[in-house]
Amino acid sequence: MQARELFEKNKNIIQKNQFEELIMHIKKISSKTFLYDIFLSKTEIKKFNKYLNKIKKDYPLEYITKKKYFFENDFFVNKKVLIPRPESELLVEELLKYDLIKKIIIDICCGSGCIGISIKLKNKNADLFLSDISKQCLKVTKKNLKRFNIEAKVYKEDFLNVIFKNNLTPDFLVINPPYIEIDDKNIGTSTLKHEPSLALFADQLGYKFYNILFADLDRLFLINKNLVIICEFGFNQKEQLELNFEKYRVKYKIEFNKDYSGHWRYFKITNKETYD
Ligand SMILES: C[S@@+](CC[C@H](N)C(=O)[O-])C[C@H]1O[C@@H](n2cnc3c(N)ncnc32)[C@H](O)[C@@H]1O
Repeated sequence: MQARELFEKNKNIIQKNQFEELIMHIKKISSKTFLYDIFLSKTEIKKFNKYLNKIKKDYPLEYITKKKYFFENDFFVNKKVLIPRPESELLVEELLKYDLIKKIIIDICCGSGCIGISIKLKNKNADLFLSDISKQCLKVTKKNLKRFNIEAKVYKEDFLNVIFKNNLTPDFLVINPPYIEIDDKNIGTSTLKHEPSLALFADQLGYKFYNILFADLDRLFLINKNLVIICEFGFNQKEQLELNFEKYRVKYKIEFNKDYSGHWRYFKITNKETYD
């Protein structure tokens, strides 16, 4: 059957771009040119129908095609890692504003490694460390390091322990931690059903990792008084974060930034002494 015919048959179930991605995946091709003229064998149509059934059950296309485009590159993903989100590209952009030559960058809660690796791809002279608590995630991180021929040290550690336990001396911390409240009702069905909950949810109404980070600021800035911390958060968390940060304002500066949709999305913490 021709791809065109297959699309006509299923166009009420699958979006055009999803269909194209699936066909490219099945046929192992990387271009959409003449895609609708391609013929699919019986086995390929069977495969297509199997994937279509998954998509009907909200299974993310990215876990089928095993890739997600993030900051100029296709990253390998599987169901053990969060599918990188476009808003996290802002963390990369923010870090790229700095001179990173010979600087130590730690991507904490690295998941697929998309943030740290994207930074290193633009700054081959920076020293990259990646850390996550999930062994399964780190397998994906390592696969991406290999894919992009990037050198980095990888650790399996609980959040900031990667620094304290291994005596690391970071210049930059970039963090996209889990930050969704455990019984949040607004989370999308596909995410809830299929993405790893370890990557999504955090205790203390979603603020657990920010609370730990704030409480450890003295320890972190003692290691490097010029440290820059860049961290993603949920679009509705700014107000509470400001309250939680209140007592640290004496010594440290926090700047909040929006994403391209106009939602508050990430903050930057620096030492007041160094930058004021
Ligand atoms: C929101 S995802 C971010 C993944 C990736 N950085 C990205 O932006 O696509 C959060 C990640 O934190 C990891 N994680 C959860 N709890 C952790 C902990 N206590 N210490 C370190 N990493 C943790 C999860 O395994 C997951 O990969």
